[in-house]
Amino acid sequence: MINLENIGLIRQGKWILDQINWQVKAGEHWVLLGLNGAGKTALLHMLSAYHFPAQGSIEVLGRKFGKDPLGEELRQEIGLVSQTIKSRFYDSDSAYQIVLSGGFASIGLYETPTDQMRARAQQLLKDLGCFHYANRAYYTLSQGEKQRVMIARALMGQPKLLILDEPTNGLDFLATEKLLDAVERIASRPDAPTILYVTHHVNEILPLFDKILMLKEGKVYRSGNKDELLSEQTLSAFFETDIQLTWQNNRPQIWRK
Ligand SMILES: Nc1ncnc2c1ncn2[C@@H]1O[C@H](COP(=O)(O)OP(=O)(O)OP(=O)(O)O)[C@@H](O)[C@H]1O
Repeated sequence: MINLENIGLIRQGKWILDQINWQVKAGEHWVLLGLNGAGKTALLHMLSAYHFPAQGSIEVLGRKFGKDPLGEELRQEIGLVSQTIKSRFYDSDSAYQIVLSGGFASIGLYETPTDQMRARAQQLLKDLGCFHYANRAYYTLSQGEKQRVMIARALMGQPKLLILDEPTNGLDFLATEKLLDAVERIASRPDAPTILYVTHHVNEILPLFDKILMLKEGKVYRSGNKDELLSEQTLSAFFETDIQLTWQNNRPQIWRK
């Protein structure tokens, strides 16, 4: 699904991604873990062809950068939920209209939706727990409600890859948990996309995630199986502070010792 070999990305004379090697196979679900400024967003935006690497080779969903058509064609197959990529819709649109518009990635927002698209949008609103406010204007929704609408929208085009870039930013504890419930429901669907979940909160690593990419200062610190990487020793070295790790309902919790 994703194959990065020796990737480097330069911004303003600085390598913000350097020697990144990373392979993602279909059916895997990954967490990208890193502190502020680690390069997580830059990496995700590169996968969606918003950035082009200065070095290395990159292949996403069978498309080789520099060889195959990218841009909108690739983005149609990727559901990207990121606060830094502005979507094309109006705040006065209802949650339902915004989800529905996710089915028109290439041909414009206000084409006539098919009955099948309407049914899919409604089902997604139900799955994401947004159905009861489907007809409310987007701008009247809380941050947590908005995020779940954006995830439903990203799923409209039946993406093979769903990228969630710090989706719990600005959400309170309960809104975070509801969003995580929604992510679990998505992963359990028969047509579930591969999920890349970006966070700096270790306690958001749900049981469904089996792989972790640890990014630090633009480089891969470690990548591989969650069970191997989530240890006090590895996390302490990664965060450069003594970490205590406990597990609650198969979810990790960390504290500074
Ligand atoms: N256009 C740019 N010009 C210069 N530096 C940039 C640019 N874009 C990103 N950077 C720098 O690259 C580094 C990685 O940024 P990035 O946004 O990918 O980090 P992040 O891991 O997503 O961080 P956060 O968790 O804070 O969102 C940061 O030091 C950032 O300042």
